[in-house]
Amino acid sequence: MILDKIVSSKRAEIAALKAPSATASGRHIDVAGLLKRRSGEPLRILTEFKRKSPSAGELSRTLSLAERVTAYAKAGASLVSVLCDGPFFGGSYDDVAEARAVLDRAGRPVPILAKEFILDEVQLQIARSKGADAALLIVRILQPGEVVSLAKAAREYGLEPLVEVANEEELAIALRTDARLIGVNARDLDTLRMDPERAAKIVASIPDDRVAVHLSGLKTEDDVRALSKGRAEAALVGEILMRQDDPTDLLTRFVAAARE
Ligand SMILES: O=P(O)(O)OC[C@@H](O)[C@@H](O)c1c[nH]c2ccccc12
Repeated sequence: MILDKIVSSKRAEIAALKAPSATASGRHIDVAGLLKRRSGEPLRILTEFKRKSPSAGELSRTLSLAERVTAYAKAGASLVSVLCDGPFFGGSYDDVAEARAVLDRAGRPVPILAKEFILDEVQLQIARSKGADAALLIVRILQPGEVVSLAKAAREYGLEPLVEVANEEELAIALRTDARLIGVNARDLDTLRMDPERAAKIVASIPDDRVAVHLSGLKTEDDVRALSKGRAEAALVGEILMRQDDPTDLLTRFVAAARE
């Protein structure tokens, strides 16, 4: 299975990683506060930068990372997710640093999520040292105790953990942490199969004191409209934006649909 392959490649990579000398960063963006959807507020659209993926294959490289991240921010993205995995998604931690620098230069306080298969604290330290504000923790690839300890460690390094689940059992584990962001992946990472109905049910059952984030598979303005009527507070869109040589028009329409 693809996920097993990614995890074993990641373990080999981690063995060679060194902790950065400084993880401290003065910057603090209250990611959960920004995404919390108070009554009357729109669904937040979160966008992703990735050069390829196991489910989609090669994606557009017409725009540079800097150009694309700037376009995302200008068109109304509430957060930018940057893939850090090299072998399967064509990313790196340096992409996080570049995205951070670009957004800072543009004077846009858009938070960055480090999208990585995190198995070890050292990955959190590196993500923070490169300027990430939030980090993904995927319940499927961790022991329950590790989810709790990594969520705590993330917070200590100044990263807001986004805990990703795909079913009820995983949600129960996520709720044992104090993570304020809970993401529900509509794509099963083992089989890469989409199941939006199951995702909708899980999103609906996330307690109100957490921010409910829908992950994956959104393609149309109608998908966004439908989501915005429910419990979801934010939605992460990757592939369909990464298929556009210029994502501005589609993202602008998604952001408008989220406000309807
Ligand atoms: O590209 P999509 O279907 O719009 O989905 C984005 C994002 O949710 C997806 O890339 C993702 C969700 N969880 C992950 C974990 C690892 C890698 C990637 C992901």
